[in-house]
Amino acid sequence: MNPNSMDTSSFSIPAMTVQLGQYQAAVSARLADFNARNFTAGFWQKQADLWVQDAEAQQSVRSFMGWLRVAETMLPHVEEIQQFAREVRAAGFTHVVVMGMGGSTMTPIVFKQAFEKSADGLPLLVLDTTNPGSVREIEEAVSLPETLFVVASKSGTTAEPLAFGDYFYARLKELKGDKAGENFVAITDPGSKFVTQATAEGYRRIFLNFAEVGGRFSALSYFGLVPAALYGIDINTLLERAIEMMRATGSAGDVAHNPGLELGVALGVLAEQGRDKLTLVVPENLTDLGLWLEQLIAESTGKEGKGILPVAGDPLSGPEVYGSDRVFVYVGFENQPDEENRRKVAALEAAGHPVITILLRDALDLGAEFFRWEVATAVASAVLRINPFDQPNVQAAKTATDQLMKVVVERGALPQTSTPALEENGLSYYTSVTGSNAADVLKAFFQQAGADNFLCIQAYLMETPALNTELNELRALVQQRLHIATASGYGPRFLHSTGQYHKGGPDTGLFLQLTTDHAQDLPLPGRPYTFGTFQNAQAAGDLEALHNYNRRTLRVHLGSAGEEAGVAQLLQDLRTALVAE
Ligand SMILES: O=P(O)(O)OC[C@H]1O[C@H](O)[C@H](O)[C@@H](O)[C@@H]1O
Repeated sequence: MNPNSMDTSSFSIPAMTVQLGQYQAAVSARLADFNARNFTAGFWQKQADLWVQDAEAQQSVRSFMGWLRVAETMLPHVEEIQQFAREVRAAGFTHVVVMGMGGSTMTPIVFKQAFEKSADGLPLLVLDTTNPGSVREIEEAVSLPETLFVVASKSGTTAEPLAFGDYFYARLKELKGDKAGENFVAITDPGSKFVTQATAEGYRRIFLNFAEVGGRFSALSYFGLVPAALYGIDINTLLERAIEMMRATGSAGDVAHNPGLELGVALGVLAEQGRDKLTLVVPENLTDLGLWLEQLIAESTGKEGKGILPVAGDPLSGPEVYGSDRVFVYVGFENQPDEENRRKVAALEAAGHPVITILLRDALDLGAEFFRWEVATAVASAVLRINPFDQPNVQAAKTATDQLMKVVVERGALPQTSTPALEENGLSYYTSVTGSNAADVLKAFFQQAGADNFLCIQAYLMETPALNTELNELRALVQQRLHIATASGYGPRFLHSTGQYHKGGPDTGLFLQLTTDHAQDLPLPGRPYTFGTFQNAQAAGDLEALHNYNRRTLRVHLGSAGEEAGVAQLLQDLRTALVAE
């Protein structure tokens, strides 16, 4: 047996192989230390001093550890959820739209891509952006009277899901009058204000989630399971696989090898040694797992100037373009060759980069993986000595956005932004660096990049395949020319995810924010503003928050250029700016 292969023989869980090369000794030593301190037993007993020492923080840690046994808690609820799914189908619904942010929608996004819809499942769409074009796209893709809208918000106070719910409720009201509520389902925490609203509006069903389960640890609760059952996924097996992983990580007593502990210690120690960019490599049908992992890892670990940056969707290249800030994690399927990715990962391993490989037997193993990664993230946070269960810096952007929205309500528009450093070809550049043309501004901005830095594209635009292709080209260009990691996210989705790391993690990011004028905006019923203004306020609020943390930013307002044409222009100027040496 390979000495680095973990002994998973007694548990039926996906195989994991860890090749750490020169880092193996340090990781093994830390693992021995954790085991000597009975970390696994303390973990299952919710011993908060494994993370933080302050009494108040310890109380908070304990109060967010309900996820440890949520798979077991949910098993008796499988029949209730499946019965609900049957009722929905019997009532003639043809589509399901899940609406929410961050942890409340990440899991359905993963499911939708990783599983083929089963014969008795309903097509699933997810709305997690305030972009007016995306909202309209969803509206046009479904027949409203035959669509079930699932409003998912743990706190019940998040601005976006409430706006989505209000928007579609008003549309249904026009069509069905007082019966509009039949098309709505809520998933939220008991006692949230949203429960009162959903009750008053006659929602078909309100699923009260279990308290003490934070958003990014809620995959195996109602938040993941209700959409999964509606889509026709076998949630019973999903939970059983998760429970098997629970046992492997010590839920039922001592284990020789705890796969969550071993993964978490490896990631934590690697991060301490500068390998803090967890670069995910996955086959096509698991790319959205990257979104889920981004939220879990970045929001849990990216604080107090520390953290692990999950890098999803970075173009996979040869060893020569990567610095010593990477650990590569390949998650794929046992029976899927995925040859190109695996060949490249093997080359990276041969070149001395640490590589972790996880092979799923089928998509139902995601149940097990969600749990493995939750444990590993909590463990890596213990290595880094931070509280994995809070997100203190997410609030900074929300507060700045709220202030801006107050101005919108009072004055009817967002306040004027500062003067651009440059305007060229319809694009406006807002940044502290200067240049006499766009290529010069871009050059000056990227000249700030150090070896362990990363580019983060924050696109407050409508996600389309064409735009995704352009943004990938942009990432590839930066990677090839500057040899730094690149991340990319659509706003406001990433605000509830990697946004925590951007402000709370190490100051290594170069932030490229892309905004637009929203030529085709959409009003929000009952509010004196549009979706487009809301999205722009979120961009402006986050930019302000990034500045308050002294982050290096470049905002490119695409203005009237149009989103794809504007980014194409930016790409062209960037090619000039980053000429090969
Ligand atoms: O489910 P909700 O309460 O609406 O929260 C949705 C998201 O909002 C916040 O921004 C948190 O940072 C996320 O962790 C959370 O998942």
